[in-house]
Amino acid sequence: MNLKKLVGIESANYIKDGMIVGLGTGSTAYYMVEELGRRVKEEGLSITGVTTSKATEVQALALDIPLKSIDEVDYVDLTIDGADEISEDYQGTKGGGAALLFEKIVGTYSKEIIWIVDESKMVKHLGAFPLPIEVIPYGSAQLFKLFNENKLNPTLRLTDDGNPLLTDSKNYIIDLHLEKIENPIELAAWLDTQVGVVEHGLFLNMVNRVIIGTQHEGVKTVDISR
Ligand SMILES: O=C(CO)[C@H](O)[C@H](O)COP(=O)(O)O
Repeated sequence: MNLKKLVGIESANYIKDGMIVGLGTGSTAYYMVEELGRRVKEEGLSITGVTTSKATEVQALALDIPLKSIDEVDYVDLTIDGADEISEDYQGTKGGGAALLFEKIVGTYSKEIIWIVDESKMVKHLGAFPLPIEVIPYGSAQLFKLFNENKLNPTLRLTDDGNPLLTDSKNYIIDLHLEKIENPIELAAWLDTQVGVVEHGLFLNMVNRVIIGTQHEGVKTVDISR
């Protein structure tokens, strides 16, 4: 069973007529966008999408999903997105697909956020998956040194041809290999104050509902009260 497809399709049921919907990025969100496109075409569902990356924009346009930018709407009703890790207290990391900046902006202006994941993403502590930091290229070597001095095990994310990967905003991604993040709130606060850091992949106290695809129990949905 394709668990990403399962939760992608399930999550599209939460999208109702008239909504402004944040469309996440990645291989799980891909299935949600596909299903949304099907509902727009076959059921006449009327929604406006706000995409979180160029890749999702291209997919949504091909499906004739009407789109607006985050600056053309007052707010977003619901954002559905993937995640790289979700801890037991429902804090998350995102940005494996390098779209963390737009994902965090769209999520911040959303009334509700749903994360869709397969069960492998549910972890005890965050940190086994490298934590992406989006940084401005100018001064990024200095930031890299700073992360090294703070024993944060940085690597610069590269493309297949060995060049620094550029995000949709033409920034670099430095991944921190931390194994275990002891205090996500403290780390996020420190990262927030480092000059040249545009955004980091810690998505704290943001998600309202998690839809998990499991091999043995099908879809599990958890509502998080905030
Ligand atoms: O944050 C993201 C992209 O920046 C993705 O949502 C995250 O990496 C999960 O991706 P996938 O569904 O492909 O496993």
